Amino acid sequence: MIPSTLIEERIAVIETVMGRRPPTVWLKGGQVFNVYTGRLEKQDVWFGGDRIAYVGSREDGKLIPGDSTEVVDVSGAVLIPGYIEPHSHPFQFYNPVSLTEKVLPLGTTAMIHDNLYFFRSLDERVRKEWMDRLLHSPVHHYWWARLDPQAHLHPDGNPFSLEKVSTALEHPATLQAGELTDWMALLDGDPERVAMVETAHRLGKRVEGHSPGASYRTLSRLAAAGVTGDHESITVEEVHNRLRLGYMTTLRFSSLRPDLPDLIRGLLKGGESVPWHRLMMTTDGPTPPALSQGYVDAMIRVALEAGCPPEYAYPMVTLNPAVYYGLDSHIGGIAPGRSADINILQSLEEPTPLEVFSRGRRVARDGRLTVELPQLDWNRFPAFTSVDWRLKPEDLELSVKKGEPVPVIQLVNPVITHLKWEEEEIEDPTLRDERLFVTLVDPAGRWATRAFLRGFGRGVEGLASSYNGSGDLLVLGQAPEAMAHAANRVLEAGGGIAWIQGGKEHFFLPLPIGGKMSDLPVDELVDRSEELVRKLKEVGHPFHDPIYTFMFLSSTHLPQVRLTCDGLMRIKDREIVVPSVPLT
Ligand SMILES: Nc1ncnc2[nH]cnc12
Repeated sequence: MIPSTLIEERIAVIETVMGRRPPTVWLKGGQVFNVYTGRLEKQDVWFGGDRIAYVGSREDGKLIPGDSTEVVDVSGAVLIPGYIEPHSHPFQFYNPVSLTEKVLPLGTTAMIHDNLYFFRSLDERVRKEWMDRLLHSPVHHYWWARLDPQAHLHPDGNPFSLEKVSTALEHPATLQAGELTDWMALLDGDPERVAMVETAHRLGKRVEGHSPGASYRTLSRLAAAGVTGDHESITVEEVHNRLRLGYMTTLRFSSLRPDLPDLIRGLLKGGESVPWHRLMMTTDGPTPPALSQGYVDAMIRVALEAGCPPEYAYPMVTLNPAVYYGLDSHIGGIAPGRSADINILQSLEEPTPLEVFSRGRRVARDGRLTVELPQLDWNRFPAFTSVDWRLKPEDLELSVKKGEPVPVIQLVNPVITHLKWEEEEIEDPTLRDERLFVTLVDPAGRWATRAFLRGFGRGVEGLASSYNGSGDLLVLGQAPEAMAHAANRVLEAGGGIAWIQGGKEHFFLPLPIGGKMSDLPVDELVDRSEELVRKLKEVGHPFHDPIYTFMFLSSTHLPQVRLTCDGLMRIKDREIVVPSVPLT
């Protein structure tokens, strides 16, 4: 059954264009950037409720403003469709609502989100209720349906059954399956995984890959297995491989991998013609510090500065994702019948909007929201732990036998690790200082997986984070006392990041929403996260995006070794090289 609100919305536009109802808004005197033709044209835009009723001259349209019509003089300004972020991870300390509050004034009016932790943690009824609620908010919130947990979970805590994933795929706000971090299961022909992909296709939805570094042959096999898009290219050749194989290809400008400008420059000077209409751009879950630069608006600026002509840059975040996801009759362009999502820009060179309209209403002006956004009751999100218990220092220390080598996770960059085996005793104090204990602990206190960590920083005494890929408690440091102190601080707070140094609290950020997300406004999170990064740099942390290191040390989609509930896992063959130990 079609919801009656949709019928009413459509009738409102019909009544407006037929002159039987006055337009609700008249954007007068601006230049419309037409994403369908690539041209800038002087045209007025009229809204009939939530939708665009007419684009053109008043005389041609025979539209008559009424007393209730809001007339907005946009002379000299450029009108662009609201931006679409096709690949959002809305849980990098922020949550989907706080992220919306930050990015809507920056012109993003539609987002396609990762459902990962919402699927893993939320009861199906609550998840559906929230998806329904957010779909009709001033930002169009769409979702992906993950097919695997991207972490090694106990089978009893793993909700990724065909039945549950199919239910997630069926929701009207779900636009794709993926991202497929466990793509090997698909290529192995696992019938459940194949059935999930086929369910997506049968429902007319897309399948997002996750294939960093994949060869032409692997990409080709994945396309044969049903994958339709991918956002992992880091070289121009990888972009071309994906395009040739029919993938919708997304260029990335994330805090972790800001590849976009090099990719654009490489595409422009490559000599081959660029099928721009098959490209999109994503910020791919920026950690909070990156949000001080902006969001999709900042990414467009980077593309323009790298030489991408505006007639290609803007469609990559408007029309192209809308067409790919089958939404172009609804969003992605300024044309009659589309949702009235419009950014008012000073010029095409300045993508951060002066004013934002969404669903026919002004929602932001001069970088500030002018409407209230729907909130979610975060008390309904399951707590980080439901058990009252505390860690002891000896729970965190790797017990080693004399003369036996010890396992060391060496960070190669913020997310890639190597496994090394080292002497238990280290004479060189500098080397000793840089080797930290690292332990993944069950939030219910049943097990711990212990190893050493190198490449994180020097002399960190005790740091604990409930923000990590498996949803356990990650604890690292040199001093088991301080590690237990930090871990217990996080357990007491019901989630967060705690750092104990010199016996004192050096940093603490509460993450009360499932141990991963905060309810603070994003601008405050930017400050707090910058403080964390600065303090890590002070102890010699060498990489640019340490927040992702917390996230990925227990995520099993990346090489070479990860902490899991069963023990330290070598990813290549899923071998447990050091088993977990029970906690008493
Ligand atoms: N695969 C992933 N999972 C969670 N957050 C991410 N940010 C970028 N890639 C991600």
